[in-house]
Amino acid sequence: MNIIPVPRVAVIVVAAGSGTRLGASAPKAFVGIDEHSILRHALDGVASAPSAQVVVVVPAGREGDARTEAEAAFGDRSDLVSVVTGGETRQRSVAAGLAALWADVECVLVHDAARALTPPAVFARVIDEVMRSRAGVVPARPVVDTLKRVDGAVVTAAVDRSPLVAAQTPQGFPRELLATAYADAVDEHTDDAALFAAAGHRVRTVAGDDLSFKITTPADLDRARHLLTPSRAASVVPRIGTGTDVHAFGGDGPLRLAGLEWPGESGLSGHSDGDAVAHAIVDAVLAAAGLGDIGTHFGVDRPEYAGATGTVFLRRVRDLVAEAGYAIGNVSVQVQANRPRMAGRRVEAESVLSDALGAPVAVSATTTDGLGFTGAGDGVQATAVALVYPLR
Ligand SMILES: Nc1ccn([C@@H]2O[C@H](COP(=O)(O)OP(=O)(O)OP(=O)(O)O)[C@@H](O)[C@H]2O)c(=O)n1
Ligand SMILES: C[C@](O)(CO)[C@H](O)COP(=O)(O)O
Repeated sequence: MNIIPVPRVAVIVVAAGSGTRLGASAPKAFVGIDEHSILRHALDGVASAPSAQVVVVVPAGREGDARTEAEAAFGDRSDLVSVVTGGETRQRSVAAGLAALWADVECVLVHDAARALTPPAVFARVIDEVMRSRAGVVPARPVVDTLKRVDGAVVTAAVDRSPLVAAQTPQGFPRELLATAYADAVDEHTDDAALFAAAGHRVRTVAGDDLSFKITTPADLDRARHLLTPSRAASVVPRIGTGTDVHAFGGDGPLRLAGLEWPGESGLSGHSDGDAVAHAIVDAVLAAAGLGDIGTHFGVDRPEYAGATGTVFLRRVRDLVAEAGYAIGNVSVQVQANRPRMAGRRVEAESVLSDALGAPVAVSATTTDGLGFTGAGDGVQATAVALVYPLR
């Protein structure tokens, strides 16, 4: 009987970059895609590969966070994982990972944490091809754009793309050959296969995967979030709420409505500023989040809200909803009134209300053909519908 030896495979996950092009406040690997970070998603993929050791290379100061992520991804296999501090460049980070390999590792895969959604099958393809060919192995995708050679902004030549591919990770290598190539390297290379080839070794390709795209820019992060959304969306049930408010004309001071002041228009009466539009939104959002209504939080027994503007209410509602674990999706509010004429300031009102609420507010307006109290010009009515969704 032929026994096929199982290779001792190590995966070095480089996650020590700062993510300049992503522009987030944390190092890229620690930025969330959903409730999990880029690094955690990358490690989930690595955990399904048949590896004997995993080395995670992270920025100085992030070693503890990386250990926590590794324990979550690997569970009772987390003793396979070493965490080391990276260097100034990707190449130096890979070198730091190589220095941490156990003596018996035969095959090394180097993987960008930034390629967080790489499917497990890619790891298997790369390992099989390294063991079969003893060459360096790169997962690759066809180049889809037409390529040009340029001098500044001037196109100097068309480039035949048929012999070109785009290189992804994980890239796999016989361990001793890669270690020696790294020890002897003089120039910087953007990937391990280039460094390996510069040392005179063969590099082959296997099929990569579109899901192995590198999260480099904010648009890439959006794409990753979008790809993970279907499973999330299925478990997220949004909630809607409605709200209505009415105020009579005859209050002191100028009219305040839809977050705006309307010089020359009569004011609305009320405990606060009588902004029926803002108040209808408050009721709709609170109802959607199951937080009662405007009286629950801003009743006439709260002297601090006497004369308060509608935008003060909206800002408070925004905080209440967030504290309750919801995000506001959007709000639609309709005003019924003869005056003021909303059309000329609708966009301005939407901007002020959206800004105060922290979510898009659409404002529409109508009259009632002279019917009812709004038709008689006695007051203003507003009706709002809000959508919120749970954050966890
Ligand atoms: N000094 C570095 C630089 C990069 N990397 C890692 O190499 C992979 C590919 O690099 P890239 O996507 O270019 O990441 P950053 O260098 O972080 O991005 P940027 O160039 O936008 O700063 C990433 O997983 C990154 O964490 C690393 O470990 N150490
Ligand atoms: C290694 C790599 O992911 C292969 O495509 C890439 O070269 C590293 O990222 P960079 O943006 O080129 O620095």
